[in-house]
Amino acid sequence: MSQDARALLDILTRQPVIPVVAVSSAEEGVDLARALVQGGLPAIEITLRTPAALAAIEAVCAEVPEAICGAGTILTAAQFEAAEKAGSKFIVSPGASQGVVDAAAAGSAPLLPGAATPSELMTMIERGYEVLKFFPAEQLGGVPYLKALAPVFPGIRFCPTGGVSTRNVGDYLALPNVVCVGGSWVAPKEALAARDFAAIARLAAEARALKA
Ligand SMILES: O=C(O)C(=O)C[C@H](O)[C@H](O)COP(=O)(O)O
Repeated sequence: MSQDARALLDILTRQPVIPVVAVSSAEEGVDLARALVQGGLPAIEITLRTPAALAAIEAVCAEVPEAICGAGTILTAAQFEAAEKAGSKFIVSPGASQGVVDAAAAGSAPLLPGAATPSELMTMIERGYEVLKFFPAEQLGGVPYLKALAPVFPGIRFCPTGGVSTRNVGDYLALPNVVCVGGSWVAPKEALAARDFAAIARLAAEARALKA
């Protein structure tokens, strides 16, 4: 199957910012998900960059039903399968390896893969994809780069991630080919370390208010 763009857009159009988080325990993931839901950002991406990630995804799916818990930093087919088994509602990859795209074709969780160059975009279009991650957004050329792609790839919509912050998020969200952004600023490491979930809920509410 090609990309289930409808299922993915149903998630990504709910909120202007998808929090991209790395958690140190399942419990931290649950507390964080509750804070983000409270702030109005139910869709969250728990990255497989920590050993606790899969347990956290499972725990969030079981204990925070209002959250729409996705998995991020998926680099291999095996990770895709493990993330799907843990209950991930969507799966994000920084790129688009053959293995991950094949795993998505065999699985059921919608995949948001990364693509940046015209050739990468054309490869994904051939595979039936229309919603793509753009990573690392700022380093690749940011807003001017996405503006330049728009007329040539009119059917493609992006979730720029990497270097997006309160400083530039408005510029990204103003682009017609941007569906939402990904970012870690709503769950800062310091706030997580201090277990300051009230601060995270406030940051989430500010991010939620970026789009009506
Ligand atoms: O692991 C991934 O799949 C990523 O997306 C890498 C980063 O976690 C995001 O790019 C967030 O980056 P910042 O908002 O700049 O901190």
